[in-house]
Amino acid sequence: MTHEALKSSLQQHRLEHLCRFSPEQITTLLQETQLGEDTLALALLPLARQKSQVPVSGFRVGAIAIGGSGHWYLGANMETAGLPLSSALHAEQAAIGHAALFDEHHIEKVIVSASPCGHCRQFMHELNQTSLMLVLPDDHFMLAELLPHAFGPADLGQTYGMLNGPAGALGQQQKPPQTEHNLACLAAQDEANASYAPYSHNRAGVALLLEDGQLCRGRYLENAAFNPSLGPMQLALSQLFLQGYTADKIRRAFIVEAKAEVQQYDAAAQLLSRLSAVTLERLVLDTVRGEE
Ligand SMILES: O=c1ccn([C@H]2C[C@H](O)[C@@H](CO)O2)c(=O)[nH]1
Ligand SMILES: [Zn+2]
Repeated sequence: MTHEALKSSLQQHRLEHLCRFSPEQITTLLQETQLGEDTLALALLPLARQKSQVPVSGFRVGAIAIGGSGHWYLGANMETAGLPLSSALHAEQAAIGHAALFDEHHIEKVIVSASPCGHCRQFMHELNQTSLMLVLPDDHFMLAELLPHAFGPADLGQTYGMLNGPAGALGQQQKPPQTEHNLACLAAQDEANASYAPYSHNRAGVALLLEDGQLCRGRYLENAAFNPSLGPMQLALSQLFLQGYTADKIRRAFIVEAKAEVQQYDAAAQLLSRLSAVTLERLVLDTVRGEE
């Protein structure tokens, strides 16, 4: 009954194709469906799951990250045919990466359709929050309950978390002509400066310019355990699919990264090449201020 109400609310307000909800939209849905917050979020997971890309497993996972601002961010798992399994992006990472792109500094809750795996627990631990609630279809937990004796940022001397790091200072402040190309490059540079790379100092950002002129952005989000780190191209492609595009809509692709021991270009270009014939254009920048 309430799920019917949700379906009609989504249709009436044209929300059924969204991948991000404002606090006002959530208030409307809560009022019209009379669902509680967790029940509503669980009921919205199919919208996320349908955006998953699962050529390997066929196993669709959907997640929602609720940001401190009250916005809800969808995420879905993304697998890429032709690459090793380690290239997969998990739904929880996609949802939190989505929140990062909208400059959330705190995640209230993560709602997910299957129990979060160890890799995701480790990824979420990088938020460095004193509390994070995880809501599953039949239960809820605090992250600390699911990851006792955790290894994390503090073990490597980091005091801030994935969404609270200082901004970077890559490259010069440019005032180029406002061509599509320059705007996309600047978007990738902005994402690089907003990225989180305390372990490698390889700040990195991606911008995909689409046929309709829209940009899909991605930023690098590192992890103290290294392997669960989220690459900027993974996040940009996840955004592409969450927004309902297909990879053939990519017209140009840009990566901006800091000169460092670690580099994103090879992995990003390889991932892109499995989905698109577009060549990845690269800019390597030095840090201007002596921040890193
Ligand atoms: O916490 C998890 C566990 C698995 N998956 C995805 C990864 C892969 O695409 C598929 C099978 O593991 O499910 C997630 O998105 N989140
Ligand atoms: Zn996972």
